[in-house]
Amino acid sequence: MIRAQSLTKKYGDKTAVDHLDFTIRPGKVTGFLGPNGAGKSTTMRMIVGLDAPTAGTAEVDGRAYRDLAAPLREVGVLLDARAAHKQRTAYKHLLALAATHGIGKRRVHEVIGLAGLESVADKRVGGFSLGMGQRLGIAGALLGDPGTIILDEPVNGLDPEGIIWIRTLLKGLAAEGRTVLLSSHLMGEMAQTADHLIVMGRGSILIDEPLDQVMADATTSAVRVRTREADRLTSAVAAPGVTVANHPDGSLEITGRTAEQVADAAAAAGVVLYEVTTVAGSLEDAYLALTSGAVEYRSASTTPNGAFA
Ligand SMILES: Nc1ncnc2c1ncn2[C@@H]1O[C@H](COP(=O)(O)OP(=O)(O)OP(=O)(O)O)[C@@H](O)[C@H]1O
Repeated sequence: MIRAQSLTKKYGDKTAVDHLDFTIRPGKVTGFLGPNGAGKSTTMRMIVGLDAPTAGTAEVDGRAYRDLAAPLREVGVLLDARAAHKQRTAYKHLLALAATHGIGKRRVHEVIGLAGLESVADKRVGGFSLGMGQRLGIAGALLGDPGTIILDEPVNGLDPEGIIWIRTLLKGLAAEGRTVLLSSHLMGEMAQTADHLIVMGRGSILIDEPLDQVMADATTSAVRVRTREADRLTSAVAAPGVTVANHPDGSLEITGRTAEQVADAAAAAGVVLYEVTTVAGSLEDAYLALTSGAVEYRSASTTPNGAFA
């Protein structure tokens, strides 16, 4: 379990992390999301003792990271996939890491297998692609068979097969009762991996909820309808809270009514419908809308779905 209490980090005048309170529980994959500069990396660095909090505390299983006797055996960390010594082979890198904790060669071979690095274990890390570096970082994080795993952007650079691999791996680790925390910018990817989401914006927590709850709260669905009698249908469904919009493909998109209610209203008004479909809102859109007020670095030309407008 990871617990932050009033966790705060200031860099000069800049408050990177502002009085965070959260508990990350075992047995689940917790996704840590937020736009660039939201404070995710700073929070993770404080959890693993790489940055000292300006105020507040971060603890793993009730202790500060620096007080853990054998950190590698308790917390597996991947914060920077490029951190390995470039001249060493993957095997030597892991062996050196293992030696700091009295971990044997057998486990080194095991994590090489787990990370799918067998064919490149004797290659120098300097020649690794970003994706291979991520796999090596994950192998290192798992070396001590830790109960808590913290990964910053682990899917960065991974190919589709690698993304599925890590998704399965992390779910498996959580199912074994471990605490798994991973950060990402990609809501779509998180939606497939995480059980619980913490969304940060400008140093604060915007959401700390189970994924199902976030999906239920944040996504709105609409009813897509095709008809030749758009005006009559619009009048038939008109009510407070109901919106009807013209879709570029010629259909109508109605919110505030279920598909059944739309079909019933159309039937009562004698309007013929050629299509009635429920269209679920995307979690990605909901995330962009949620964090749009907290985006620090924004491209002037970016207006996805009007979420930033
Ligand atoms: N060493 C530092 N000195 C000064 N400011 C810093 C330092 N590290 C981070 N910051 C600032 O703190 C804020 C939070 O940064 P952080 O890297 O934690 O965000 P993040 O959510 O991890 O972003 P990203 O998704 O881009 O990695 C940013 O405004 C960043 O510029």
